[in-house]
Amino acid sequence: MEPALDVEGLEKTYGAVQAVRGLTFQVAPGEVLGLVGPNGAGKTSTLRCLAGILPPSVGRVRVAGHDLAVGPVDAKRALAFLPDEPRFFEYLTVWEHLNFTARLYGVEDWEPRGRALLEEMELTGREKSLPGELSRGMKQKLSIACGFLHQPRLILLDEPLTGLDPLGIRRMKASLRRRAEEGTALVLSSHLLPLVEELCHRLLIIAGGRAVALGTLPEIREQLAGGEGDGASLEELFVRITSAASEEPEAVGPGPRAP
Ligand SMILES: Nc1ncnc2c1ncn2[C@@H]1O[C@H](COP(=O)(O)OP(=O)(O)OP(=O)(O)O)[C@@H](O)[C@H]1O
Repeated sequence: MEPALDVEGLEKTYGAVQAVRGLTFQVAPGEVLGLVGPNGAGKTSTLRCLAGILPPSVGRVRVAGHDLAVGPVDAKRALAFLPDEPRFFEYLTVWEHLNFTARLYGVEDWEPRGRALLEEMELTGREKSLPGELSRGMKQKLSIACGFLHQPRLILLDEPLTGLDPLGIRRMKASLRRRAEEGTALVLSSHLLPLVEELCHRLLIIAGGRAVALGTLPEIREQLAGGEGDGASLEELFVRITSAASEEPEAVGPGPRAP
């Protein structure tokens, strides 16, 4: 099956700062990949390169078979990027944002889907609200509703639960799980390790821009030498792997390994 996301040798440098150093991984349709790493590890830079917002310095990104550098429009049509701090048009209402998104992505007959998404995101009744009248959590939900509208093959999420209340968190997890069950690939970056552990099929742990572990949680446990990882929670593994990586920046802990 063609991967929803295929990343090969991705690197991103900002002047003298090497934020992402040679990431190679794939995400299958219906798979949820968790992207975790300490502050400054390169997660947001990676997501922005995958979304086509930042050009990679080196490497190739293919979304649903479309090379982002060669066919950026087709690649971008197949994905949605949901940043942790979404930006909106100040003078467009909630409904107008959905309308605008539908036109941008050429979604025909978008209105029933738009209504269903507002219902799913508990925004029914806020159709005429302007972004300035929405709470932080509501803005997050509007961004997600807009992102889901064109039924992307790949959804990239940066801290998707920011600002959501406990019920909102539960509903959002169910929404993300449902998208994955329907065949959408998800890449989810978060510092909330219990969320990552609960939702993600595989994990990509990065430190200093490098992949230091890639696989399912049991596979990553196994990668830790001498069964050290036996029974360890993701939090324990995260601390061990990323501190080993920061102590030995050029010869990091377990090498990334696809299952
Ligand atoms: N626009 C930029 N110009 C210069 N350096 C940048 C820029 N954006 C990020 N960086 C640097 O790149 C590195 C990776 O940053 P990035 O934001 O990708 O990390 P992150 O893993 O998302 O961090 P956090 O968990 O704190 O959000 C950091 O050293 C950061 O200072």
